[in-house]
Amino acid sequence: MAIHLGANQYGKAESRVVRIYRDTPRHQIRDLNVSSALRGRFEDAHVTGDQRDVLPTDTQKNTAFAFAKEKGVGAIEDFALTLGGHFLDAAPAADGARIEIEEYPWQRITVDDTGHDHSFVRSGSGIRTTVVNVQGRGDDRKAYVVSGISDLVVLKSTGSEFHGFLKDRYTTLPETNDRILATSLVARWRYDHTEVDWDKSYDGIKALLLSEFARIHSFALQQTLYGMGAAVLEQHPEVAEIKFSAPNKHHFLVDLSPFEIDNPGEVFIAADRPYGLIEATVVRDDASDAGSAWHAVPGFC
Ligand SMILES: O=c1[nH]c(=O)c2[nH]c(=O)[nH]c2[nH]1
Repeated sequence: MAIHLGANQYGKAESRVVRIYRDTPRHQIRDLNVSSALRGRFEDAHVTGDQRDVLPTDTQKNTAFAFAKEKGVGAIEDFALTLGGHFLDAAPAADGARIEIEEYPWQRITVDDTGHDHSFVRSGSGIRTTVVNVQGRGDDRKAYVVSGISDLVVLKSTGSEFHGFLKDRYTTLPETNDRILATSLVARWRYDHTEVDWDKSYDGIKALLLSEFARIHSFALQQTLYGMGAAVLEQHPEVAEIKFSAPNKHHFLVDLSPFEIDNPGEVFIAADRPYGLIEATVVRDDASDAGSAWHAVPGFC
């Protein structure tokens, strides 16, 4: 029987790196979840058990913590690019490194109208993400950056319709011209290049996604997502394409008629499952080649 090793990668998943900057009494916090993975010529490690080419996952984890101290964190995209380049240099058998970082946002606690120096509260408006793929050596080195936001929970209490859809004998959904539209948005956008002011770009795209969600009168979540994506591509030339994964968090009007109570769009039951799952990519006609940018990014069509 002829068998061989197929696609493989290995690394340390979800190192929770918390970096406090305490050079002054006004501390700063960065709270990251860092995952690294190497891929390349690792047949021996699997087939014969010879580990001479394997930079241990434990070392990868240590490097993330050491770099957080020695180099600082900076924008998560820069931190990921630095780690990815380092791992490729440190492990000669690796052809590619994939670094994924999530950043959990903290805000200062307000005391007497002032942000406290060293007390923070987790803020609930989305988790910033990046997936960086670095590959090649020397002049052939290429880096692909896909950044995004997850857990961005948004809701419109009106301004959303859904009607005119295909019907067959199993269709029971009533048409509506006034419903709640809610989702926990995951968006990931691929940068065209790496000469980007990462923080400025992230802040701008996040603000735009929110304002477009509010502004667009929705005829379906599909149309809302497309409009949000088109706005990002129109206003952010550094972005080549953007992908969305959006659960349609259904809110059903509660029937209060058994109690002879009218319910004109005021009391809903929030269903947690099942949910519609709407996924879409909005892409420039002349977008650059995606290369390995989307390598092992699960859940995106
Ligand atoms: O925005 C929506 N898109 C759909 O495809 C769909 N399907 C459904 O039952 N409700 C909705 N809502």
